[in-house]
Amino acid sequence: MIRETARAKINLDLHVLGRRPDGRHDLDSITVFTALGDDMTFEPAADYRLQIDGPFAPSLSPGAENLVTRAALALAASVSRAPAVRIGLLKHLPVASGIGGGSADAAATLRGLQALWGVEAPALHDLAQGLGADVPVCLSQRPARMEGAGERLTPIAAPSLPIVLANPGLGVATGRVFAARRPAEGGPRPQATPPPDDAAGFVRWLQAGRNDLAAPAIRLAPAIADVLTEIQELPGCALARMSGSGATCFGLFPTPRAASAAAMRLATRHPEWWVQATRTLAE
Ligand SMILES: C[C@@](CO)(OP(=O)(O)O)[C@H](O)COP(=O)(O)OP(=O)(O)OC[C@H]1O[C@@H](n2ccc(N)nc2=O)[C@H](O)[C@@H]1O
Ligand SMILES: Nc1ncnc2c1ncn2[C@@H]1O[C@H](COP(=O)(O)OP(=O)(O)O)[C@@H](O)[C@H]1O
Repeated sequence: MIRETARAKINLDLHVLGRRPDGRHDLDSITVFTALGDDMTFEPAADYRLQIDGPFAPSLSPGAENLVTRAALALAASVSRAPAVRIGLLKHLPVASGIGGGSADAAATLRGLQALWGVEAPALHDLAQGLGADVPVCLSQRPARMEGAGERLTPIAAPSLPIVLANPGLGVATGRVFAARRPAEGGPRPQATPPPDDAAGFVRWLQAGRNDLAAPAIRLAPAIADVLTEIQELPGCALARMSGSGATCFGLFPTPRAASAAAMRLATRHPEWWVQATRTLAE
């Protein structure tokens, strides 16, 4: 049996440069992954089966539209095999929440099936891109600067950072958030130099940046503004920001202990929110 962790993707910043002729948007985003993710297993079987369990299983159907199934069928076709596999998905990450759970599951499926079948898909990066803008960066799950519509990736050195994730139980559709963005909400990143690799310097560098999708997401789901304010006010929080197109927001903390205490305080105040303390991975 092959096991994979489909890690949460965090956009530590997200600058929207503008809309392209194809309707998609050019981005410039520092993207990292957390220790926390969905757990996946891959075993040989007579035919294709996807079994979804875990806290967010009820938000998902195992049908043809599931990104795991789409990735499995696309990979099987590209290496001319029958998709004879039983896939287990333990869904820990909230769905449609800006932390790329579906994209991470799709990328983990590509990695898991390549390992199970002992194959290497030709043009894996293109196959990943066809499944979604965030799938290529989720293939390596390493810190990267993501440009274009997600297809241009430059690995970066990033420290491991204690982080708190919070979602008020809202799913916001990525396409709707991009559509709600006003032209003035965007532009190039302000920093002229690359990020320093020590934690304090890295966080200071991030503070100068933005998430250009936060304002349109808040217009669609005003509760996101409350989540950001509450995270910002937690003791030790160095930066509070929304990830991706929301609604999940994060706070960065100086130590794992400060992050755990902050998560506990937030979860006690809002038992209905999804709140997790974890860390971003340096590689
Ligand atoms: C915004 C980001 C930032 O990492 O994250 P999420 O909020 O989804 O986590 C991603 O670019 C999202 O990637 P992903 O979720 O794979 O998006 P896709 O399924 O490819 O696109 C969904 C819809 O969002 C819009 N879209 C997406 C990406 C992009 N660069 N420009 C866009 O305009 C398009 O309307 C598209 O139809
Ligand atoms: N395995 C999956 N996990 C999560 N979402 C999935 C999956 N398969 C399909 N989806 C769909 O993909 C969309 C994006 O989900 P997700 O990647 O979790 O969020 P986001 O793009 O906001 O980071 C959702 O509309 C969801 O219904």
